Amino acid sequence: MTTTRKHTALPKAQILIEALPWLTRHHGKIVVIKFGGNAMVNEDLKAAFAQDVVFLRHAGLKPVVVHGGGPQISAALDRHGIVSEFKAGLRVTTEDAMDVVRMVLAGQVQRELVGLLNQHGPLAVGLTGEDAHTITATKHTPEIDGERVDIGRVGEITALDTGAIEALLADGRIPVVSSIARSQDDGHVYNVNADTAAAALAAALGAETLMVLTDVEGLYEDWPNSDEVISRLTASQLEKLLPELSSGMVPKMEGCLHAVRNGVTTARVIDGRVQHSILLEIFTDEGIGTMVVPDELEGDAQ
Ligand SMILES: Nc1ncnc2c1ncn2[C@@H]1O[C@H](COP(=O)(O)OP(=O)(O)O)[C@@H](O)[C@H]1O
Ligand SMILES: CC(=O)N[C@@H](CCC(=O)OP(=O)(O)O)C(=O)O
Repeated sequence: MTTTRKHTALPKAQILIEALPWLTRHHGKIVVIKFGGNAMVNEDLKAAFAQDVVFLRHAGLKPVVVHGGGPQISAALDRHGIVSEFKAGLRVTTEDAMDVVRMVLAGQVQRELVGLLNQHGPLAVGLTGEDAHTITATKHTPEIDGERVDIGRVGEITALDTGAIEALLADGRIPVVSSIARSQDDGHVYNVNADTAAAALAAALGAETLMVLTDVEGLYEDWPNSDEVISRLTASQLEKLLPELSSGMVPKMEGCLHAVRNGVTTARVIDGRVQHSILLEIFTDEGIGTMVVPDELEGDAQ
């Protein structure tokens, strides 16, 4: 009996002990995890995401979740008879659309993730960038073909106050942040791309890692012609690639660049459709996806 138990338990102990170097390295470190709307494919994946985040928290890391919800917003706008249009990878957001964006992000997606995380204990607390001045923005007018374009209530982040998130982390909670900003100028709110918000928060919080979960394996070298994933690149290499990128990858990779240029050790884009991709990324050396490192760290970060 005892021999049988030893026989089956030993491989489990080995798996746990293999994680020890990573547990030591990441202990007490802040990890900002961006969960993209496109990665929220089904109930099992969302539940596995919540398990991974709670696992990180119990393993001594400090996870902060920033969530997206692009497809969920598009579906809700469609139900309201509002057509979705994107320019420079950002949603053209009219006043009416803004109400729907806020309702979907803060009232639906965030609530669902908080609920899933809290199935494991009193851990998650949801907030938006409006709360406690966490994210302040002014109107963003992207430059397209050399001209500034009005895309409505889309915000450009001007200030971050990480006090509320830090207080939650100090209390052992898992903050779940929706990418809506308070307006610096008119008392209303702005729609901020969730990748941009996650990257800005990662830098402001002094996070060790920014992890962006999406619906592709990583940054493809020659998208959409090939599925060759770039596994690792430096900030300077990424900067050269940026002008060639399209659609949803633009804010993601700009965010990764901003993060590693502002103190974050690694920024990773990984496939959120792979169950437990967060654990694979943090606790094994079989990292999946694309890792961006600061120029001076080339060769070091894992
Ligand atoms: N070079 C590239 N590598 C990978 N994906 C790319 C690339 N360029 C554009 N994309 C597109 O970006 C999408 C991911 O961004 P997005 O749709 O905003 O996802 P999310 O909801 O996770 O933020 C991919 O599904 C793909 O269609
Ligand atoms: C300005 C802007 O584009 N905001 C995004 C916010 C949600 C988001 O970024 O969601 P994903 O991460 O799932 O794409 C939008 O309205 O779709």
